Amino acid sequence: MTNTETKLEVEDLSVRFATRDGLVDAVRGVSFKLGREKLAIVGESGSGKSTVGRTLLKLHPASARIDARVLRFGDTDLLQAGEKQMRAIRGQRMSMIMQDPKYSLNPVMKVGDQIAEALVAHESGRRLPRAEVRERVIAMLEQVRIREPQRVYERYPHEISGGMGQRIMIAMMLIPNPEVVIADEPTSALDVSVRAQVLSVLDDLVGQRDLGLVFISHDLNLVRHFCDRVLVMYAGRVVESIAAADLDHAQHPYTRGLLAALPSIDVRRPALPVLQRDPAWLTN
Ligand SMILES: Nc1ncnc2c1ncn2[C@@H]1O[C@H](COP(=O)(O)OP(=O)(O)OP(=O)(O)O)[C@@H](O)[C@H]1O
Repeated sequence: MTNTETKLEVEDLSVRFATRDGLVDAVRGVSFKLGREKLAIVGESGSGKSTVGRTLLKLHPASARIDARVLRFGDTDLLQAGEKQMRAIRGQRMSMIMQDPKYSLNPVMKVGDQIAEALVAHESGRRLPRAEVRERVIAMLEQVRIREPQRVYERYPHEISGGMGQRIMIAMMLIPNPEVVIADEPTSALDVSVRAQVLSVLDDLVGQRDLGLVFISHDLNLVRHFCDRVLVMYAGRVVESIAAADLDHAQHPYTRGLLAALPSIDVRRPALPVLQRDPAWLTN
């Protein structure tokens, strides 16, 4: 951990969903701490990554049963926190970036006005002159490296690209100065060059601010270059927790299998290997 201050502490977290067919164990005994760093949660579809992310914000459906020895955000015991307390945390001290920003933006409002509205709402009680609000919005667009911010201010969501939309969401999310950001597959919908821009904006934020990032992804190749530490999830469990730089020395066969399945331009391989799975991984 690059900073000793722990922003999030999760110990022995389990999440079960009550379904018509009985209880589904989505997350089993997950533990980790987050400081000022970029922590990746990787795993295949259904491994429980998003459920962990949503549980941290208590955005789980009513059918979910949450158990943990510790679920702490700063001084707040999230297990005990009620809805009112969570509303003061969500989108303020702890934010989430989703895969597709288009669904989070209002389609009939200019993007600049949407950021301005969020800014004014955050400064509730203080009247800000219009020119100052506009100036601050332009500065925020510049901070997330949007070129020609004056023009982008006037655009509607359907007139902007996915990468720009994602950076606009990041700008809005930064208004309250969050301590923790949970990004759930934030770049999966973007093409490779745009993805690099968004990652570099996120990277700067963690570098410049006192912020911890939980980066949820199915892409081990991406997170090993972008994140500091990686939690590998399989069937609801963390099977490996490892510094990204040490991934070449990963111990767990599932992690090694994921690494072996990564395409490489250096090695000619006739076919991608089939990932081996061992039922014993579910129990130890
Ligand atoms: N509301 C729900 N009700 C019942 N089961 C659920 C619910 N949400 C998730 N699950 C189950 O919990 C498990 C973990 O799901 P989750 O979405 O966290 O996985 P994931 O690793 O994020 O997958 P993906 O990459 O596809 O989003 C899956 O088996 C899923 O079917």
